[in-house]
Amino acid sequence: MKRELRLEGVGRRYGIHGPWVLRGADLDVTPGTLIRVEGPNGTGKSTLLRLLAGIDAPTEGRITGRPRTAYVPERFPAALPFTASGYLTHLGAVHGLTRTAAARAADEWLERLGAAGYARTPLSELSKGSSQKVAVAQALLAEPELLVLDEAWTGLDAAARAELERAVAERTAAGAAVVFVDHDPRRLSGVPDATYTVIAGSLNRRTDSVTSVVSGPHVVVEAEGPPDAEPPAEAAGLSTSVRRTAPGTTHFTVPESHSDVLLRSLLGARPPWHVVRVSRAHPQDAAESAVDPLHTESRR
Ligand SMILES: Nc1ncnc2c1ncn2[C@@H]1O[C@H](COP(=O)(O)OP(=O)(O)OP(=O)(O)O)[C@@H](O)[C@H]1O
Repeated sequence: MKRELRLEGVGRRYGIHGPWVLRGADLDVTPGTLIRVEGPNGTGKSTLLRLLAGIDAPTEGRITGRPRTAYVPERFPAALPFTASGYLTHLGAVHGLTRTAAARAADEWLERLGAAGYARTPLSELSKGSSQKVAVAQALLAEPELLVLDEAWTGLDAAARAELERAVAERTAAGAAVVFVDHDPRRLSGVPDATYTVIAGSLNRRTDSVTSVVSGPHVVVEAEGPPDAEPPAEAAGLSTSVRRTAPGTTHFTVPESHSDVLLRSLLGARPPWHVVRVSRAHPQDAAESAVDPLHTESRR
């Protein structure tokens, strides 16, 4: 069973007389959800993420229901005495993979992130961007139930940034929770299930979710399945809206970053769905489908 991480009245301060950096934080991290955390610099976002990742403990309050967790820190300790693949294989084994499975997962992730050429390079000799790819790979290789990303896109090239967005979609589709901070407001725009702000040590949920549903590039995937079949659950879960347009024909509106994963889930369904067309969504399509409950079954 997947565990739900829960923060109750969590506070953190550094040193007995230090100021409270975070206070009274309540948060449920439900499996399968994507949560964005935002706020001005220095307000406690990284502090919250370290608590969520389990590498720091609250000064007050409770954290319960720890899932298998992986974390990409804001600053990755790159000067460890390993090659990239040696380090990832070692960490995979720490996460419970056999050495063979860990080595395979390490190679796969380095390949996906465009860093296969650096597999044998010592970590201390990697550029900042390549080192960040290793930081991302170490978090993804053991398929965590909770993935915590603190500015994980920073320093990555465009292809690796897109790959990380795909990996986030894969994790949530697989039922994992993902919590992220990113300075770019366009990052995964329109995708998060919830956005929280940390301002002056206080954690609050943003409620203007309709705006975020319709922002960011979306695509519409038209697919045909058996006439009476429900859309595959994973595909529906990835979509901001699911609309049946004719018997057997369904339009899935999905953030662009999630389209590959959606296509894979449709083609991999049993029986498989046939993808008829993929087109760019017009903003009004996303808006209409997101707010029209008569024609839409929307998760968000
Ligand atoms: N280990 C620590 N020891 C002492 N103070 C700390 C420590 N970590 C964070 N702080 C302080 O806590 C406050 C919040 O820092 P934190 O890094 O959590 O904020 P942030 O919102 O992530 O900032 P940024 O956007 O700049 O990364 C800051 O005043 C920071 O100096």
